[in-house]
Amino acid sequence: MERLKRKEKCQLTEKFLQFGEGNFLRGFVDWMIDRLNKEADFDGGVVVVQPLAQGLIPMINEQDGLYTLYLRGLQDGQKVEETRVVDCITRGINPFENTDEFFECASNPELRYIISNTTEAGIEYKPNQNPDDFAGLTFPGRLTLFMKRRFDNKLPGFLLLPCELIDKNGDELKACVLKYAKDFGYGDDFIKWVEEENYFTNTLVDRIVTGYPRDTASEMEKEYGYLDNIIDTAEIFHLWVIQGDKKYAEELPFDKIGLNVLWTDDVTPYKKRKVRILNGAHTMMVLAAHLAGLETVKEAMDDELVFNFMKTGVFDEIIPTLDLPKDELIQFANDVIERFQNPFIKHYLLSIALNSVSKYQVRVLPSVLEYIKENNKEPKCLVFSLAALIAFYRTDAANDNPDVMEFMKTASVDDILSKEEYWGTDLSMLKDSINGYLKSIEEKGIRAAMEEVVNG
Ligand SMILES: NC(=O)c1ccc[n+]([C@@H]2O[C@H](COP(=O)([O-])OP(=O)(O)OC[C@H]3O[C@@H](n4cnc5c(N)ncnc54)[C@H](O)[C@@H]3O)[C@@H](O)[C@H]2O)c1
Ligand SMILES: O=P(O)(O)OC[C@@H](O)[C@@H](O)[C@H](O)[C@H](O)CO
Repeated sequence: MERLKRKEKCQLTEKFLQFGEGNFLRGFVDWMIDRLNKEADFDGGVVVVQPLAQGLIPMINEQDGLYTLYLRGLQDGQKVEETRVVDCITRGINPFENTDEFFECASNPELRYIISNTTEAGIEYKPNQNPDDFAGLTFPGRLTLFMKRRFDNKLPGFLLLPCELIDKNGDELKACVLKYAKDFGYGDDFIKWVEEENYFTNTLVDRIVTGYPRDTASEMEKEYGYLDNIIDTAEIFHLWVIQGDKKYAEELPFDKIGLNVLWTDDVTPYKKRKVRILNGAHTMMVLAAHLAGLETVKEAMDDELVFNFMKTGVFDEIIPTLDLPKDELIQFANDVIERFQNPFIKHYLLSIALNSVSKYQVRVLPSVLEYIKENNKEPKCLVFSLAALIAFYRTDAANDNPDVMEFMKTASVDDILSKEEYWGTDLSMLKDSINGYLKSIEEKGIRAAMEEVVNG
């Protein structure tokens, strides 16, 4: 079989610069751009820039930017699937090796949109960065250099659509760029240009992207009749909420071709709902589910005990802490459960478990703290999930920053709970419950311990 390759040179106009070549952007934004090109003649090519020294750019270029995206799920009880070769990526750049090629993109007058997804860790300001040390810069540091090149070229600014799952991602990215502009001594005119000629949106993305289908890839290649190293898989559901002036919606008419892209004045409630309920449910469930011997989210949904544990957490402990209309929250949670039950996708618990310490802080802990404040008692399933997290980090399955793994594996419960750097606050008040749950997990096993929490 031959590798997936273009038959003819790509003619698309490069309008997008995308920082990040990961599964998510390829299964979400690039799919939308591909549809916009094919269904609305948008003529938008995407130049993909690798944010870390190691990544998928060699594989992307080997396939001339092409890859297969396989979407599947249930709609009104029926299986719906879509397979397409996404062909909006014109080229990939590894800017650590081809720095000039990266900066030359700033001279392209057609370039208009900057997309990014560099994980929650990517939008970062670090003082004392050296603009001459490209490899040592953070993503916003490199973006500042790129924007300076654009400014020097006297070309128009950009519409920026960051997709990182942090609060106010656009505002944060802009704040980093402005700080770097100052640190690098780029002057007031440049700062004014960043402020006035560029538009940073805050956005919220939602789609379960399960990435490369390692179990079925070779079968799929046989069916497609070509080799593809970067097949991507995802659910059908998708939602992109963008906070920004609606005039930009007209420029990017995603909604006109039936895509679920919503422009709003305030993305905050959508974000809170999604992070607390969907990501919160994932993070509270996956560690205990893994300890209980399960492998995928679907298996967890089919396991009565784990399912009830997650459901109690969501409906009795997370939703009551959210100040959004209750009927909408319940509807959203029910939809999330249906998405988790998608029989066609294999979402591995261990891939969700990556970096669980920081995820717990952002996705679960706010619900725990608000629940305690409002009810003067602990939300038992969410607190149990922290005990399960500690038990999980004592196993070899944990995958996190090496310092975090070392600490979590060896520190006492007291030291873990008082580690404000991890939790943003001292959690020593949970000591008795966590010690009790850990003892119960150790002596009776995870299932019996969970059973007591759910039914006790
Ligand atoms: N997969 C999903 O279902 C999904 C859905 C919504 C949001 N997300 C978010 O998207 C992010 C990426 O997910 P993915 O599935 O594409 O993962 P991935 O591992 O396929 O891609 C990660 C990307 O982030 C970059 N990156 C990692 N650490 C970085 C750092 N410190 N600085 C700059 N760039 C960095 C990598 O170079 C790569 O481009 C996750 O953080 C996740 O929160 C994922
Ligand atoms: O992608 P992560 O690792 O940040 O989080 C794991 C999942 O919770 C996440 O990918 C969800 O599936 C996604 O956020 C749904 O939109």
